[in-house]
Amino acid sequence: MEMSATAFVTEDTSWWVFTLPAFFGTETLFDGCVLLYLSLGLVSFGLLTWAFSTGGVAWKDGRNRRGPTAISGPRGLPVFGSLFTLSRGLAHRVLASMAWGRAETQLMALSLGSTPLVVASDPHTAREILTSPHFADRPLKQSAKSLMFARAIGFAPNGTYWRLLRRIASSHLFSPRRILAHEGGRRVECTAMLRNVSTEQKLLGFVSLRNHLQAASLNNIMSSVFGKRYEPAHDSEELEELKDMVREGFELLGAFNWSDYVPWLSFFYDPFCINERCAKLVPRVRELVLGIIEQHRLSHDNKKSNTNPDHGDFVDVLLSLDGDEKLQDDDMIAVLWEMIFRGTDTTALLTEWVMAELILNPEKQEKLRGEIASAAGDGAAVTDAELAKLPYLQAVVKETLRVHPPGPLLSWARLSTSDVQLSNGMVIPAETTAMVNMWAITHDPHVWEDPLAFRPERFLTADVDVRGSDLRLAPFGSGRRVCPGKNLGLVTVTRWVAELVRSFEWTEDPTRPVDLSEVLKLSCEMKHTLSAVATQIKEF
Ligand code: HEM
Repeated sequence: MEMSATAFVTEDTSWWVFTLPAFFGTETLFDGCVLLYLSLGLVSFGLLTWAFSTGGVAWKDGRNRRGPTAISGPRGLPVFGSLFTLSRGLAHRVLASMAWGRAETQLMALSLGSTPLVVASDPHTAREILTSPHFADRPLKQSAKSLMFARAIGFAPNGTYWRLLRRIASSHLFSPRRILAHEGGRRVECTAMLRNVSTEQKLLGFVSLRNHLQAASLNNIMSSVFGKRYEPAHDSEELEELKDMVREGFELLGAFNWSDYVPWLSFFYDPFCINERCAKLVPRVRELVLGIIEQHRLSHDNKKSNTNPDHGDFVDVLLSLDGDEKLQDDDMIAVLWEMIFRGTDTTALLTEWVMAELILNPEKQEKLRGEIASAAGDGAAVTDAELAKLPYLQAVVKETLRVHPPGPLLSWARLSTSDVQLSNGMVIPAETTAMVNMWAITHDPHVWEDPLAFRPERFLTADVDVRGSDLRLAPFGSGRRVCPGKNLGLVTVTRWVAELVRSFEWTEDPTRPVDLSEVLKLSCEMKHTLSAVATQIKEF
């Protein structure tokens, strides 16, 4: 007589074994046992593969031994690899300790779920990766894809379309002539910020600098990109909508999305509701940006004569492109939206770090003030070109970029499109994600003497270019995908620091001490917003 599965279960306490057939959708116990053995076999095989894969499960099949020198790294956990190590806290610091502790600074192999990752923590390997034509792609996160960034400069795959965007960026959007043409606008914005700082100081007896920097930054970028500046008193509705969209986009792009690395997890675990939130944000972005594009189209039609194109905004530039360079509306939306994103947080948070260090180092603040005063004379306006020639001011900005690089892991990773042979004999296989730990490089005592000290003086004797040619300090990346906004970012931050220090003496507020703790989101920010006492010393 055939025994039913239920009868069997009552005589045996290992009931769970017999739930498997139902779970797997099989009919007979025999099938269930086969499935159980199969599953156990698979799990054992997985464990064995993991146990023998240095770098973890994504490096199985000798992926890390394709060159004469193998790439080694921590095994991490089965299935998840090193995901738990990197998903919380300050990933740049965790990775740096791992690389230093394991003597794997040249290159360390890790697994992020099924994604193979290499991390370079030394300038030589960093250069080889960033400047290799086979590393000109980026892995595309789900959130970036959903938020249309696949059509923007930062995530577009290396190819004709991306090269076109880079060409437009270098010859039109960020050309030196254009940056110069918009200097007046940046100065106006900076003076407005100084006034707001002064008003807040009078009202509260201290200043929370971040709000002012973020407002100036948003207005700066909005006037470069859209030719618009916002007055909180008049444009509060649109301004709030814009701020909210930028905030939401930052959160979505900065969130650690587990299913980027373990795709099947998306069916069970999506703590940030990434897909749902992206789907809600995209129509809002399209409506706002398309509205602005349409306004520009109308005013172009009404214009009788062409004004100097360098004085126009990014929308004007994109609309004026013709022939092969002409972009579709959706591509324009993606490019413009990305500029708002990249341009707003980086400049504000870098300035906040500079000011925090200057408040903690009053003698350096005084030295800087002296340099600016002697260059500017009494009350005279200083140009960007003059500021670029002030060695101590430049050194202060560079030292802050070294101690607090805004993108400690260079923001977004690179992806290899074919096997890449390094000079040390390692071969990075195609389809490997690569990160450069710039924070590890700028804090390595073998690269920088006394790396934890804030000492701008070190740049007075050594000529270090921060724009990508010296990999000991390349906070804007390097190679083909180097940051196209680096010059705009640098002139903006340099002016803000110069004017803030020239107009006020900044001292620590004893009730709100300066705290240099970090938080890593899309960029690495001060965890606690910077508050200080600003004593006005000059009219503006
Ligand atoms: C302090 C300011 C800034 C810092 C530290 C910074 C840093 C970076 C870094 C590290 C990268 C990746 C480079 C690489 O992979 O080699 C990058 C890319 C990029 N940045 Fe910046 N950035 C800053 C300001 C800006 C500004 C103001 C804009 C535009 C308004 C901008 C637009 C971009 C774009 C579009 C990319 C992608 C380039 C590509 O993939 O081809 N950045 N930035």
